[in-house]
Amino acid sequence: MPARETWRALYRHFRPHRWIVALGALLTLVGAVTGLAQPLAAKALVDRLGGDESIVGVLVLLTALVVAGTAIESVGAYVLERTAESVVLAARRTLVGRMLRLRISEVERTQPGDLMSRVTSDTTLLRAVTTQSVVSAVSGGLTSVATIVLMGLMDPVLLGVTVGVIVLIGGAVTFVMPKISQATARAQEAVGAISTALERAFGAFRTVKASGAEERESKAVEEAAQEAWRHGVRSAKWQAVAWSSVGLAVQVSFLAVLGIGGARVASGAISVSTLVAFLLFLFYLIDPVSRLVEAATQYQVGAAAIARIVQAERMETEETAGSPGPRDAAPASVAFEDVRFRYREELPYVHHGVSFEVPGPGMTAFVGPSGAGKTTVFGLIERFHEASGGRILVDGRDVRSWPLADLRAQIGYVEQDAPVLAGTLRENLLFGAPDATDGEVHDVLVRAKLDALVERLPDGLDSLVGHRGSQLSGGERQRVAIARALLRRPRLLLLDEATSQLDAVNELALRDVVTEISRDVTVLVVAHRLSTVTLADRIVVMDAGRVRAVGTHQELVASDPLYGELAATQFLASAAPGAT
Ligand SMILES: Nc1ncnc2c1ncn2[C@@H]1O[C@H](COP(=O)(O)OP(=O)(O)OP(=O)(O)O)[C@@H](O)[C@H]1O
Repeated sequence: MPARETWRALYRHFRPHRWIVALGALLTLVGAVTGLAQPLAAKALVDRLGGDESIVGVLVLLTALVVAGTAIESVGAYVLERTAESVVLAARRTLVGRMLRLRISEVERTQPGDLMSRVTSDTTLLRAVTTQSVVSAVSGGLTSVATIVLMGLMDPVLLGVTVGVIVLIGGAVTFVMPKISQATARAQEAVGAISTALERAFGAFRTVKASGAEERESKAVEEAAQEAWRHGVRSAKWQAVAWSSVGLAVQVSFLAVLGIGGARVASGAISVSTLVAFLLFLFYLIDPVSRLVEAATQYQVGAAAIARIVQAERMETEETAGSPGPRDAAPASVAFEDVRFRYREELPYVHHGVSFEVPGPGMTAFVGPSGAGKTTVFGLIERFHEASGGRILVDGRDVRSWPLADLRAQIGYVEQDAPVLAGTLRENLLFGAPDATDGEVHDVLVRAKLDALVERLPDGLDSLVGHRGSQLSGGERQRVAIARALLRRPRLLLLDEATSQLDAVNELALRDVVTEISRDVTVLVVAHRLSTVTLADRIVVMDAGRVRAVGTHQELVASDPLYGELAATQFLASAAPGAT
């Protein structure tokens, strides 16, 4: 990222806190000044020791100074640290606010683990750069200037020598600075890789174990950790170089001033006392220059982090969801008009002009070989992706002209792998309809045949279901996903049937639920079961991104050879009696 942009991005995070940082700096400064007053008070104390005057007053004053100085300094430190935490919080808030609104296509291009580390780890690196380093830069800068002015008043020639040495060594340090930033950026990337590797392993934990892949997966995590260590150490090395240059600059200046100053004393240009005072000032300079270097190194670390944060901030988001408006109660209608779509520019088309019409209500089944583009139809209706050609209509209105929140409020969507989220059963059910009443929850539990499960669980609806619902069976997860979709009281239900076989009781239950729903809701189902297609009012046969036939089971068996073949071979045999 160009330096100007880095600067601007960092300033954006600092700006809201500028006054409080100034207050923190002021308190730190006042604390330091009270510190300086102490030697004076101590001197007054010593002066009075020999006399008759009471020393109580001075002692009290001294104690008060010590207490006040410490208190003010610690309040200053607290204010700065608190502000630092607030900077991190604000950065996290902005990022998190955007993360969940990212376009699906953007997220598919990245690694979730890396995105997570930008929110958690990179934001923490903003802590110092937006607070302490600003204070260090300002106070270091001011004190340096003041000291340099005083040195100039003492002897401009010696000042010239000092500045010459400092500029020479300072020049070398500016060469080192970008290396700190580069190494930090690499280290942060590696931290992202650790999260990515862990996320991959935990996301398929059972498969990792069943495949005996623990060693290999932990090796991947370890390699990323090693990489983070390597670059962290490299950053530390360059920081150490920058730091030691301060000492070096002062030492070399000292020697140069000693040599040249000595010659000037000998020639009578300056007095010995001037040389001594000048050397003392030179040592005073160590502290402010150190602070300047500290600020610069913190800036480099912050620059690396801000670049990664800005990248995440620039990812494309969907339009702000907002709350959906009032909606129709009638079942929705859906139509595709010559829809063309590919997931990414570089990938081949998945839909080559898909057209079909579904009036509501009723059940429409989508069938076709694996990869024909059936699930993609659902993704396009939900506007998870945008079609590159043609039109998709819901209620006769182009999905692009629907406010996104309104469009999605009409739809209940059950994904193929029926995701259940960590948390309680109740949280999962209310996920899409947080305001549903207990009565409504009970109603869908009965409809999805989950009431017996809830009764069996020790904590009923408040039982925890584990990461991704791992404590539920596959069939239970599917029914939880259906119940969740139903609670939204959708006008359009998209059901991506699981390819795995349900047992006879479950399948029958599911079939009844879907048939009942389709009486007054438009149900689209990607069907893998004969029992589903035979019940459908309409079947859309898809093949290689096109619709090849539409009809009922009887019609298609007679007219479409591909359908006939699918019915005979690919549909999972129905376990439900009387389904054919
Ligand atoms: N997110 C994605 N990014 C890139 N390509 C994808 C993505 N999702 C699906 N595809 C590709 O698009 C094609 C159609 O996928 P889709 O999931 O729509 O098929 P399907 O007909 O539902 O298959 P199945 O019956 O196996 O579920 C496939 O070739 C698949 O590899």
